[in-house]
Parts: sequence; C-alpha cells; structure tokens
Amino acid sequence: MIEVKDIDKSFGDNDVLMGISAKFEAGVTNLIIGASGSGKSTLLKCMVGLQKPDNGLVSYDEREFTTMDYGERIDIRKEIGMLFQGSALFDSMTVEENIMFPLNMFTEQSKEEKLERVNFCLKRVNLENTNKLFPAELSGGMMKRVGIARAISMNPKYLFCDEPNSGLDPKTSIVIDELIKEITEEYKTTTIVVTHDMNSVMGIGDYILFLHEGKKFWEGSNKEIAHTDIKELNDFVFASRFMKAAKDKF
Ligand SMILES: Nc1ncnc2c1ncn2[C@@H]1O[C@H](COP(=O)(O)OP(=O)(O)OP(=O)(O)O)[C@@H](O)[C@H]1O
Repeated sequence: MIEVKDIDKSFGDNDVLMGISAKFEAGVTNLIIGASGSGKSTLLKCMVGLQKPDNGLVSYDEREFTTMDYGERIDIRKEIGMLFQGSALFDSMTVEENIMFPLNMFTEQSKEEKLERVNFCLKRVNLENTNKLFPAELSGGMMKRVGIARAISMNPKYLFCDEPNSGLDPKTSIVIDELIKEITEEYKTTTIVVTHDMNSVMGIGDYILFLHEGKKFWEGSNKEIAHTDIKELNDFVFASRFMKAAKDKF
C-alpha cells in the first residue's frame, strides 16, 4: 500500500498540489484522473521521488519515503516498476536488452538467470520469441507490452504507469488495461495508473482519485463514479455525448 498525506507542491506562485491525501491499496488498480494541468504527473513524481513535495508524506507500506536517506530510497526504487508514457524503450537495444537493463543495473544474477527472467516476462505479456527485435520493428501496442515486461522484470511491489494508453487504438488500449489489471491481481502489486482514458476509468478503475485544479475532488470506484453529483467530476468523465448517453446504463 502506498499512502500520501497532505501533499502540497508549488512551482513559484503556481500551487499545483494542495493537501492531497490518498491510500492506494495492493492488488487493485488505482487510477489518478483529472484534466490537463490538474497535477497528476506532479503527484506521481512526488511519489517516486522525482519531485520533492513542499509539505506532506509519502509512505510505502508504512516506510516513510520523503524523509529517507539516499540509500534507503534506492532500496525502495528497486521495488518500483515504471511504465513510462510512450514506452521509453532504448532504440539501440533489442527487446531482450531493454528488459534485461534493470536486471543488469540492480542485480548480480548470472546471464542465464537474467535470460530466464526476460523470457518469463516476455511470455507474461504474450511476446515470446521477440527477443532479438528492435523497438523500431514493433507496433505501438507491442512497445507498451515490452515496457510492461521491463517494468515487471524486477518483480516489483509497486507499479506506476503514466498514460499507458497514449497513442494506442481503443482495442489495443483495452488489451493493455487488462494486462495491467491481471498483473496487479496476480502479483498483488500496488499499481497506480495516471490516465485520461475514460474506457480505462470504467474498465479497470477499482479505486479512482480525481484531481481538479490541484485538489482532491473525489475518490471512489468505477461502480460509484456514474452516481455522483459532483459537477466537476461529471463534466470531466461524462464530457462526450456518448459517455453522457452511456452514463445511465452504468
Ligand atoms: N517542473 C516544473 N516546473 C514548473 N511548473 C511545473 C513543473 N512541472 C509541472 N508544472 C506545472 O504544474 C501544473 C500541473 O502539471 P502536471 O504535469 O502535474 O499536470 P497533469 O495533470 O499531469 O497534466 P497532463 O494531463 O497534461 O499531463 C502545470 O501548470 C505545469 O505547468
């Protein structure tokens, strides 16, 4: 479980996060949603230590992250898998080398052990036998799956996914969402997904944190989201005519 408590973050006089508190449980898919500029990425960055909150605490299973020294933070980072926006694969490396990268950096495993882990992760994302391909030879959906394989290579306790569906067609987006959900449930990871995608919200949103102008406006599940009367949330989630029409059916 990851907990954030009373997080404030400003850039100059731009107050980006104001008093954000939330609990992200293990084994369920936690989503952070909100309009562009609402502070989602900044919150994610505060959680993984890429930004320092001005106030507030971030804890990983009761381990207070914000006040840890550098060495302790590295230990937590080894427990974190990240799926970056746009996959962020190394273009000059093969699929196998990309997935092996964290294992080379953080473990003392033998070449055989690492290869076994790479093949296990590739099988898990249904991409067996793509070891020797380069990112340029993959479709967008395949790249995301390689990104997921790399993110789970270290067997993470915590999985962060930043806009996992960006640039994907609706059908492939659902495949990626389902994969993230399955992995979360299978390995009991604490998974946090930053997304704009309303299909993801309705499809895999076990817990949803809605940010609006840097504040927490609502939290709940995809089953509850259609039954709230918070205007800002309704305007955001059910903005399109299609979603408005579908709302009553949820
Ligand atoms: N390093 C930074 N320096 C200054 N301002 C920043 C920095 N990072 C973010 N901001 C500002 O913080 C605000 C929130 O940005 P953030 O990227 O967290 O929003 P977001 O909800 O993730 O948006 P999007 O959905 O467009 O990615 C924006 O006004 C942005 O300009």
